[in-house]
Amino acid sequence: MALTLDACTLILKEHHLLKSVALNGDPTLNMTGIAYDSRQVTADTLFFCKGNFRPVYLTDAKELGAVTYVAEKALVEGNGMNALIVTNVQKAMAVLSAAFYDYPQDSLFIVAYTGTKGKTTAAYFTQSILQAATRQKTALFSTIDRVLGPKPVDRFKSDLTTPESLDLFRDMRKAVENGMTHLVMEVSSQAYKKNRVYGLTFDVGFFLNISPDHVGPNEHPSFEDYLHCKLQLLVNSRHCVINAQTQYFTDVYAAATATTDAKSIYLFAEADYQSDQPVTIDFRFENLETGLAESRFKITAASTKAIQLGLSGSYQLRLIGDFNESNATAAVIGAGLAGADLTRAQQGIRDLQIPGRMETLAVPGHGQVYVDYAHNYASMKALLSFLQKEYKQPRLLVVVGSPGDKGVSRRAGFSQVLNEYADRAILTTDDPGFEDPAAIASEILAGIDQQKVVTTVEIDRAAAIEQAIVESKPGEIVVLAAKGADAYQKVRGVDTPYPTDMVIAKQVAARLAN
Ligand SMILES: CC(=O)N[C@H]1[C@@H](OP(=O)(O)OP(=O)(O)OC[C@H]2O[C@@H](n3ccc(=O)[nH]c3=O)[C@H](O)[C@@H]2O)O[C@H](CO)[C@@H](O)[C@@H]1O[C@H](C)C(=O)N[C@@H](C)C(=O)N[C@H](CCC(=O)O)C(=O)O
Ligand SMILES: Nc1ncnc2c1ncn2[C@@H]1O[C@H](COP(=O)(O)OP(=O)(O)OP(=O)(O)O)[C@@H](O)[C@H]1O
Repeated sequence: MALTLDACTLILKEHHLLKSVALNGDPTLNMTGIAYDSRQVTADTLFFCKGNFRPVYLTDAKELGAVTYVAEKALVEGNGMNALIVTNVQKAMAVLSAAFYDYPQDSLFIVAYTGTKGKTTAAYFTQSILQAATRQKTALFSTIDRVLGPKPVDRFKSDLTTPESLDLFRDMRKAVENGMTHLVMEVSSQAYKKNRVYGLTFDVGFFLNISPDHVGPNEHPSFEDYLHCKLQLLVNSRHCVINAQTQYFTDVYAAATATTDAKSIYLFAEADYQSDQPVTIDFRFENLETGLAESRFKITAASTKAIQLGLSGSYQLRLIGDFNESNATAAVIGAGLAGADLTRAQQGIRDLQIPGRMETLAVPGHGQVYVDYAHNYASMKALLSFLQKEYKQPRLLVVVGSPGDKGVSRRAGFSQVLNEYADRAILTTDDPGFEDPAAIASEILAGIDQQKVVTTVEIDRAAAIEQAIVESKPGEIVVLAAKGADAYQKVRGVDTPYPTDMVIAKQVAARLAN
């Protein structure tokens, strides 16, 4: 992989991003490296100065062999290098990375998900179906992990839901080199805010839902900005699939129709949902039966274009939860548009389990434990209302904490949802970052009606889990919420190892059994 300065100049001009060029050497020299982090620089590298960049990083990059830098203003530390001064460095990084890695997206059928909740679940379901349909040639870029091929070395933990553009195109190229033909990925609102997917057109783009979240100093300035960023996925997709029950449906549908013909837009909803908009629902889904270990539901194609995909039928899931039937319906449609048939779809979702989503453990003599990644009002409501319904109003004990440095609105959301559904809450630590976890817990506590929800604070998460399980009685439900399968606590910029909620729950269960 390589790129010349001449090529960079041309591409940046084409995209109207170039402000000025300072030349220091041969413009036809091939740059064989590309990086936005000085610690990754090798000889003849094209280097991007982005984000909370410190000029000393450019000095480091130059020493290590960077020959050209891209920035929004000229930097004296770059004297002696080629300089490409651009109007937007994130956009420049996206278009130049795509070119450097020779447009790997052209060799992949890409299914992309956005939504406040359900992206990871739907992406996992879709990849599972497509792996069978494509003979193991489907890559996955998810919040949990990135899968670029069949070997263990091609699977690793993700740091971001949607990677920086440079990493995205690099990993797409690796996936193509590994023989992948399809890619399922999550697209966060930050990805659009920070131009990580700038210039990409997706084959299928999904809008699952939207609820208040991700508004704060390090994320979106307002809900409107959050919604706007999410809508961009539909504007940039060849086929759009929309949950007709999403909030802001009118805006969402308008974003899809802005660039996509109605015949390439698919809507799905529950069987009895009546839209107040003049639209046709293409797919309907309906629960048939829910047990503690699995659920059965039915998908029915309800329009001519939907019938053509041949996906109507009954499906089983081990990942219970009515919200997961919605996620699975989305995945079946996505996989169908990518070429999968009914049998592959049924098989692909049936046995799938996803780390930290609806993991369950029976503790003899005590309650049933659920570990789930629900970490805002909407997802906790979906989870707790489902458990209340299925277990017929059990006593609900919830262990939960809220992160520091981001998602501040989640704290009030937790107070509200606990007031609405829980009988007992133990507030604890969850990725406090640079904040004091006790102060975060106090904020949640302040909004709780303690006449209704008996609430205590235990900052040590393992101790909080132990308390809840020991206290629970048979027939009661213990929910260990918001951390999923995270094996760390983010504390003051350091990922501090943490055994995971389920490991701790199992340890407690083992102690209680002895
Ligand atoms: C707001 C945002 O998008 N931040 C991301 C961004 O930060 P940044 O560009 O300011 O980078 P930085 O780490 O402050 O450093 C500045 C630059 O100096 C470079 N550097 C740094 C040190 C050094 O020695 N040399 C050097 O060159 C860095 O590589 C970087 O390019 O680029 C970094 C990678 O280069 C990301 O880690 C970081 O994500 C932060 C940590 C983050 O948590 N972002 C969250 C909000 C996020 O994006 N979340 C969404 C999911 C949420 C949603 O659904 O919306 C996601 O997609 O994951
Ligand atoms: N369709 C849905 N509607 C409401 N809540 C959901 C839905 N799907 C999943 N959830 C809840 O949200 C949690 C997170 O689900 P998932 O990881 O699939 O979503 P995500 O969009 O990837 O989330 P995040 O952006 O926070 O990583 C689940 O553990 C579950 O409690």
